This record gives sequence, structure tokens and C-alpha cells, in this order.
Amino acid sequence: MSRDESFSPEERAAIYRCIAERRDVRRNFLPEPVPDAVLGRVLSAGHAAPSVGFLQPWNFIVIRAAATKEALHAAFIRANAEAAAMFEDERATLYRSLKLEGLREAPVLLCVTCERGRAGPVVLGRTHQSEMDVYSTVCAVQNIWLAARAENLGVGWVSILSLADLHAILAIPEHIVPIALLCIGYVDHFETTPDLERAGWRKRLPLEELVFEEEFGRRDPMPAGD
Ligand SMILES: Cc1cc2c(cc1C)N(C[C@H](O)[C@H](O)[C@H](O)COP(=O)(O)O)c1[nH]c(=O)[nH]c(=O)c1N2
Repeated sequence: MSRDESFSPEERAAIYRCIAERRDVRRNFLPEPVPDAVLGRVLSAGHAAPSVGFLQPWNFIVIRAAATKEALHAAFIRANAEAAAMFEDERATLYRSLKLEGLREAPVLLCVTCERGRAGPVVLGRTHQSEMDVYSTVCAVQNIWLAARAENLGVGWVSILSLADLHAILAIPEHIVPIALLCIGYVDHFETTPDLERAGWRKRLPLEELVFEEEFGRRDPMPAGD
């Protein structure tokens, strides 16, 4: 039987480039608005994500109003003060120097939510692993992140806010879970390495230390990727 070869080498290279050059972006946003057609394509990419039992548990809240951005930023400031207090000495100083959100600068924010009860209590594929609907929503977030990169849009995920604040500010009903708050906008450049790596917070781990053969902890030579 012949195999499906529908991706050309050039198309494949573009996908891998998009994956490698996606960054978490929270600085250098340009004020230029994101056209509705572009945002629509990015949201379509999110909606094309895989989901447990084809649940499609997500909603997308598009935020452009300055007042809402300010309220979210104030919630970040509160949460970030608590987070900063968890670190000590040089680590605390380094933490406080990091730019961890672009909530006011980004022209558009997007909150991706998960409605856990969308298809009733029993969902194909979720019975024994109850978080699968949440993980499905994260798949949508990653699709959005990659599609945005291909549209030359920066995306930054901001998780330093309490869920209670997200519910209150965005009027999210109790039974719906906020999963991701994303800052989205055009940028003057994309960095080639993660901000946290360049700031000396953490290094990228060697892939070969993370790959096992047959069982956890067993190391055999892995196929070389290039
Ligand atoms: C679930 C989740 C939540 C967050 C993040 C990511 C993810 C996946 N990241 C971004 C994170 O720091 C970043 O992805 C890594 O440092 C790697 O950098 P690149 O994404 O490769 O640029 C992130 N960054 C930040 O500055 N503030 C934040 O609140 C968060 N929260």
C-alpha cells in the first residue's frame, strides 16, 4: 500500500521552524491591532485541537477593553507579590527583575476556558482520567500559540493570577474553569531562546536525559534528531 506523503519537505520544515521559534512573549508588543481575520484564523486553529471524546470543552473570551486589562493587571500585581515572597535571597532578586506579563501592552488578551460538564457527566475517554478535558483545552492553547507564531504574532501565557480573580473580572460562571490567559500582539522581534533561560532562571534540559526505553528509568541510545 502506498503511504500518505501529503507534507512536502518544505512544509515539514516550516512546521518544525514554527515549533522551534515559538516563544512566550510578554514584552515588545506593538500597539498595532490584530485584524479580526487573523484572530479568527488563530481561534480556528484552537478549535481544531484534539479533545477527549470530541468534547471541545473550550470557550474563548477575547479582551480588548483597557479597563478589563487594567483589572487583570491589578490581579497579577497582587498574585505576583505573593509569588515573589516564595523565593529567597538572589533568587528573589532575580524573580523580581523578570517581566512575567504583558497584560496592558498587548492589544488583545484571550482567556481560554474549559467547560467540564459540556456533554454531561460521562465522557468517552475521561472516566478513568478525569483531567482529560482540561488537557484537551491545553491542546487548544498550544494550537493557538503555534498558529499565532505562524501569523508573526507573539503570545504570552500569564498564570500569575488567582482563579477567583479571573472568574470575577471576566464573569466566568462557577462551573467553567479558566485555563489560560494569553497576551497576543505583533512584536518588533522574537527572541531565539526563552526569556527565563537568558535571565539565568533555568536551562533547557538535554532531551536524552528525558527519554527512556520500555520502562521509566531505562536508558538506551535514542534516535538522533537533527
Ligand atoms: C502553563 C504555562 C503557564 C505559564 C507559562 C507557560 C506555560 C506553558 N509561561 C511561559 C514560560 O515561562 C515559557 O514557556 C518558558 O519559559 C519557555 O519559554 P518559551 O515558551 O519557549 O519562550 C509564563 N511566563 C510568564 O512570564 N508568566 C507566566 O505567568 C507564565 N505562565
